[in-house]
Amino acid sequence: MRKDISNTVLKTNDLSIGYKKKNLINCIARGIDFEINKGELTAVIGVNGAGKSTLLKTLSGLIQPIKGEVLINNLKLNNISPEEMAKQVSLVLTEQSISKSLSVMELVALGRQPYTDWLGRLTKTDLKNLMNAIELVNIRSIKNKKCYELSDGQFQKVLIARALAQDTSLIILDEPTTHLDLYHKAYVLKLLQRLTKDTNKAILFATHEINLALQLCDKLLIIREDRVLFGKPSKLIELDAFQDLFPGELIHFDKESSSFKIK
Ligand SMILES: Nc1ncnc2c1ncn2[C@@H]1O[C@H](COP(=O)(O)OP(=O)(O)OP(=O)(O)O)[C@@H](O)[C@H]1O
Repeated sequence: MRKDISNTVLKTNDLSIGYKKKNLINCIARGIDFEINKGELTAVIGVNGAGKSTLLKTLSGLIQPIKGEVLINNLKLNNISPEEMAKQVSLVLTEQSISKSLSVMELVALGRQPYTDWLGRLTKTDLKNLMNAIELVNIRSIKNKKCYELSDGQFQKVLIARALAQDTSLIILDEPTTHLDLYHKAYVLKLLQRLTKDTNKAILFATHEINLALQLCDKLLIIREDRVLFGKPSKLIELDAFQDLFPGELIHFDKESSSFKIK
């Protein structure tokens, strides 16, 4: 049966990621092959230093692959101009140098930068996208607040709204639940899950919240020292992909409840 390739938003072929310094290559992970479709929520997981952020930076074009290729909407990443890239992929990083003296509206409006003129004037379409993003994330009641007045959970929602306003088919987030309490971690990930279904966008995020990701994501990408695994949570559990992800003396993966437990 012929596969409908138009549904594929992101695809990698034999990708190796890492850092090059002069002639020295520090390869962090290799053999990364995966594909993300419209309307899918995918988490990247792995221990500290496994290479999650390095992968996200590579996929969004901030650093070059060591080997292999990245395709976004069937276009080779290397052939996409920075201007076009801003219309294909929005990136939400935790440590962003964003001025918190902006209001919520002003920050969300920054998502429209790839479309506005050099004066940053918002057209009717820009305003429509802006308000739509605010509604989707349910932050209308705080839209006139300054960002420094927000809790970490509220600020994360504003960053997600900015990414939605950018109107890209792929949203990439690096650890969107850092600094959040358990309720807000679940809230933000559930919000991402709803957004994939409501907007048909593909959302990819790095996280340490494996128990939540197992419950909420369509697919998981696990960066392990020995190999990179990709698939549906149920398939990965069947493959024992989580059993020895961490040193076994403290926590273990309980297959019955599909979650990690303290020993
Ligand atoms: N700019 C850089 N130059 C060289 N090496 C780097 C750079 N940034 C990260 N590394 C190295 O790449 C490896 C992977 O780091 P990365 O931040 O991608 O891991 P991670 O899975 O996101 O970790 P964490 O869960 O702790 O955030 C680490 O060994 C790190 O030291």
